[in-house]
Amino acid sequence: MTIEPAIALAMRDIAKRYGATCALRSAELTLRAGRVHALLGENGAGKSTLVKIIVGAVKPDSGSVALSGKPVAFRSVAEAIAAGIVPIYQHLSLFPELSVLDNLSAFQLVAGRAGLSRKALVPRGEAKTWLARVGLDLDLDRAVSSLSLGERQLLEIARGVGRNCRILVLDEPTAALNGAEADRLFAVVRDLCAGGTAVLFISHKFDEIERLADEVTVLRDGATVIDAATIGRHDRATLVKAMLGMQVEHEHRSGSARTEPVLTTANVRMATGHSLDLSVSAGEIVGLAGLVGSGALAIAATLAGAAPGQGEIAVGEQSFALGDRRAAVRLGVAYVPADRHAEGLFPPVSAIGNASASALGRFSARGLLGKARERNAIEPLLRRLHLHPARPDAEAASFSGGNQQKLLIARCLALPNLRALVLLEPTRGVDVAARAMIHRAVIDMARTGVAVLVASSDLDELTALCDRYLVVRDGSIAQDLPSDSSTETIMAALAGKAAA
Ligand SMILES: Nc1ncnc2c1ncn2[C@@H]1O[C@H](COP(=O)(O)OP(=O)(O)OP(=O)(O)O)[C@@H](O)[C@H]1O
Repeated sequence: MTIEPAIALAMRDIAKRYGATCALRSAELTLRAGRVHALLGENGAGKSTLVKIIVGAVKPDSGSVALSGKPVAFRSVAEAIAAGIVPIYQHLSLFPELSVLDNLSAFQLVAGRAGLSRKALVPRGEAKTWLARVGLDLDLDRAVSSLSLGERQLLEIARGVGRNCRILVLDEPTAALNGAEADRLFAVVRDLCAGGTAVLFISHKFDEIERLADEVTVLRDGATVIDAATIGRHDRATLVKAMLGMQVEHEHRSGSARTEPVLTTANVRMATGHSLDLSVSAGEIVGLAGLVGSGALAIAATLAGAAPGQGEIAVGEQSFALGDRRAAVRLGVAYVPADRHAEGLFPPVSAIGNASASALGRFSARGLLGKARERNAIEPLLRRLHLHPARPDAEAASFSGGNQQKLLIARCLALPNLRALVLLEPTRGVDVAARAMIHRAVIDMARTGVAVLVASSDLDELTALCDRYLVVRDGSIAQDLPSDSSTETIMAALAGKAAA
C-alpha cells in the first residue's frame, strides 16, 4: 500500500461572484506536499480567481480553505506570503531598476517585518544560498533590468523559496521562456518538490503538464469537474472534453498557391541596424520562427508599422513609412501585438469598443459613430470567437486573459479593406478551444486573399498554420524553409545548426 503525502492545501466548495459574473461556483482543490498539481480550464473558467483566493488577494463569498489541515482566511497577500504561499505570475513582479539583493529582500518589506532600511535586506551570504538553490550565481548588486527573462523568473522563485515555501503557485511560468530556461525552471520545481513543497501549476500547454505534473484538476465554468486525478489517468482528449464540454477540431493549413506580393519591404533598415528583405503574398501564411530574444517579434512589428526604422513597407501598390502605424491601418494592415497589456488593449473600454477600435471610420457618418452599425458588425465576430462570458458591453478589463486576446483578433477581423495581418504570439495564454478558433479565423482570412505574417515561439502553432517559415537568428532572417519542413529541421535551423 502506498501512503499518500500530507494534504498541504484543501479548498472546498469555493464560490466567488464579480457583480453579475459567477467566477467560481463550487471549486475544489487539493494540493499534496511534494507534488506538482496542474490546474486546467478554458479561458474564463476561474483559474486566476482561485489563485487569487489562495494568495489572499481576493476573498471567497463562501467555502473553506485549509492550510495543512488548519482553516485560514488570508486578509492580504502579505499574510499568505508569511504563511509560506509563494505566487509567481506571468507578469513578473520584480523591480527592474533595483538590484538583485533589493529584490530578494522585497518580501521582508511586504511582510512588514522591517522598515525601509539597509537592515531590511537579506544578509548577503543568505541571499547567495537562496540563489544557489535555483541554480543562479549572480552579482547581488547587479540591476535586475540587465538579467534575461529566464534569470528573472528564477530570481522570483529564489525570493519566494528563500523563505519557508510550503506552496508554490506558478501561473503560466514558461510563456516568455526559451526551451533551455523552461528546462531549468522545471528542474528547480522538481527539486523543491523533493523538499516537500506543494506546487500548483497553471498552463495551457499539455506537453508541459504531462512532463511536470503528478496530478490534475480541471475547472469548467467555475466548478471542479475533474478533482485531483493522477496524470496519465485521462488522455488529452478526455481532459479537453472535461474543460470545454465538447471536442475540439484542429484546423490545419492545406497550403495555398502564392499569387501577387501584398506586404513587401523596400530598402528597410530596422532600428536594430539590420536590413530587412521579405515579402508575403496574397493568401500566404508566413511564419517567423525564432527563439525568445531572436528578434522575430521586432521584425513582425516592423512589417506592421509598429516599430521605428528607415525605409518603407509596400502594401500592394501603395506604401507607408516605417513606424507609421496609422498609415499601415489605412492601407489595411491589421496587427496583434505580443504584449496586449502594454499595447493594444484599452482596459476600461467595452469589448465591442476594443474590437472596433481600428474600424471606427466604417461605422461613422459625418463624424458620428453609428452605434447600431458598430454592434451589428462586431457582435457576430465576438460570437464567432466564443467570447466568454458573452457580454459585449462589459469592459475589456473584466475579461480573462485569453478572452482579451480574442478582442484583439476580432479587431483584425473588423478592419475594412483588410489586406495583411501581422500576428505576434497570437495564442499566448489562450486555451485549446480558443486557439483552434483563432487558427481557423486566420486560415479563413488567408483563404480570402489576406497576406498573413505570424511570429510565434510556439513551433506547433507555426507548423499548424504556415506555408513557409522564415527562421530568425540574431535579429535577421537566416533561412527560408518550405511548408513541408519537419519540426526537427526548423528546430535545428533555430539553433543555427544543419538538420541531422
Ligand atoms: N475583477 C473582475 N471583474 C469582473 N469580472 C471578473 C473579474 N475578474 C474575473 N472576472 C470574470 O470571472 C471569470 C473567471 O475569470 P478568471 O480570470 O478567473 O479565469 P481564468 O480561468 O483564469 O482565465 P484565463 O485562462 O483566460 O486567464 C471570467 O468570466 C472573468 O471575466
